[in-house]
Amino acid sequence: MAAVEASLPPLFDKIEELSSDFVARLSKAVSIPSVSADFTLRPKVVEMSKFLEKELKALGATVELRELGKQEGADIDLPPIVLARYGTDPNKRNILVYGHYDVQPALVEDGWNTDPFKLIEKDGKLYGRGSTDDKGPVIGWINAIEAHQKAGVEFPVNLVMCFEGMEEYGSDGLDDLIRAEKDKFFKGVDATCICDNYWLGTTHPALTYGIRGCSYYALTISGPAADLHSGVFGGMVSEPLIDLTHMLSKLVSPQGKILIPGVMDLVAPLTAEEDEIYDKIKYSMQDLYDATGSKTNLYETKKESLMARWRYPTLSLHGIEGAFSAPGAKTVIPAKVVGKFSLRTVPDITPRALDELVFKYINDCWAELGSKNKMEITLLHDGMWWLSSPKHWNFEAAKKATKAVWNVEPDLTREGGSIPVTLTFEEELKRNVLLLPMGRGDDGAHSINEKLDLVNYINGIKTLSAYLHYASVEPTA
Ligand SMILES: NCC(=O)N[C@@H](Cc1c[nH]cn1)C(=O)O
Ligand SMILES: [Zn+2]
Ligand SMILES: [Zn+2]
Repeated sequence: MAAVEASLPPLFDKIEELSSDFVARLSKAVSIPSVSADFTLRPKVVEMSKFLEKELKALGATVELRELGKQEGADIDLPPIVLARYGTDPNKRNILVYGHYDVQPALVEDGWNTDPFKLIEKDGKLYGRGSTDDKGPVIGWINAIEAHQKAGVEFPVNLVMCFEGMEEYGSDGLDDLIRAEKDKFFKGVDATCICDNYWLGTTHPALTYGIRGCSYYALTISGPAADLHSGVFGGMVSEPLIDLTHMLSKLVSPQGKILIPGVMDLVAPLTAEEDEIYDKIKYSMQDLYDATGSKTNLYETKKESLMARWRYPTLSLHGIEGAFSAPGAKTVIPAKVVGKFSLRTVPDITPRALDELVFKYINDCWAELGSKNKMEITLLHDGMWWLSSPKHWNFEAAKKATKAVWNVEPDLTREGGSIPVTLTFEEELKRNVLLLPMGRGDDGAHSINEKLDLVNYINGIKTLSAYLHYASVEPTA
């Protein structure tokens, strides 16, 4: 441990010294609009994988861009998975790190103050799509390699890297690749670290041992052969959008109660041990107000709010494809509309059991409505929840790293979002998985004006580096 503590100060100094280079590298990454959900931008997702390949190769890593074939149900190639390795010393631990290089869609018209694909540094914050989710962390691992080289500090582990380009669209192809490569590329992995979530609030670092799953559905309602004039046909035909809004209103109450019978019955009961953890977490209702820029909270207490985010399922309505959404007042009756909604899932909900409840309920509601329109419900993608224990050397290493950089003990948190691959890594590689967040709870991931605080980026690179050092020596017992 003493050797670790001696190697950190020069490394940290070097990271500070290189901070403008590291911002420049993130700026290049953000300038590539690698939006996985937008098929027209697929070449940019591929360009982003090549950018990572170039940066990694320049630092001496071996890199393979693994092609995955066609996207399920679409005539378009999936972006490759970047499989890279830095170091092959048999006497060192093999630490697997995962991140994603695709991003959520972003348009200036959505309300961004600046071009989402131009990294802007303002008031100590780095604004841009992907700054915190997840380009900052992915670039952070690359920066950690460079900092070691330039500081002349020996890299403490063999770094096994897996960066995907479809995380924001269901991680298509990744589970199969992990299964196929568990005894090849991933052979010998000792532990996994995923840097793709956030602190709970804005001041206190966290380590995460649980995430929710996500099952995402499309509800399509179609009727007339083409869009109609509402003055000519309104009142004479059944309108798909009226049917759809009626159906969507049956899914969830404005208070957030899921109205699909049976879903809450699948939720694991609260144990006395779990009941005690919430009050100790460093989070306040003010953190929620700040992160959402509002006081639109559904619950009045921190405990209820955290439980709603961590241990209960939620249902969100995301949007309606085909509905008139431009400015102005077009008097149209849309012919076909697709409502998108998802459920965040928790122990012990399984995707198939949930599908059964969702499909039955939607079909029952539709039958009750008695509409002459056509209805179809489909699952777009799903991913399982994951719940682990932080009592493992992997977490101990991250705790020490957090203490070394931020001078505090991290909170142990669960996460409301989803990273479907987490469970796959744990189950297939049979090794502990740790979530080590870089950004803060108010970063606006998936939202407008996404940012990563500069201090979180730079201290994040220090934390990832220090974690690798502690992980290299942490006793297994
Ligand atoms: N940082 C993780 C993240 O944002 N994950 C996404 C993944 C996703 C997309 N669709 C379903 N899951 C999330 O929304 O949680
Ligand atoms: Zn992410
Ligand atoms: Zn995301």
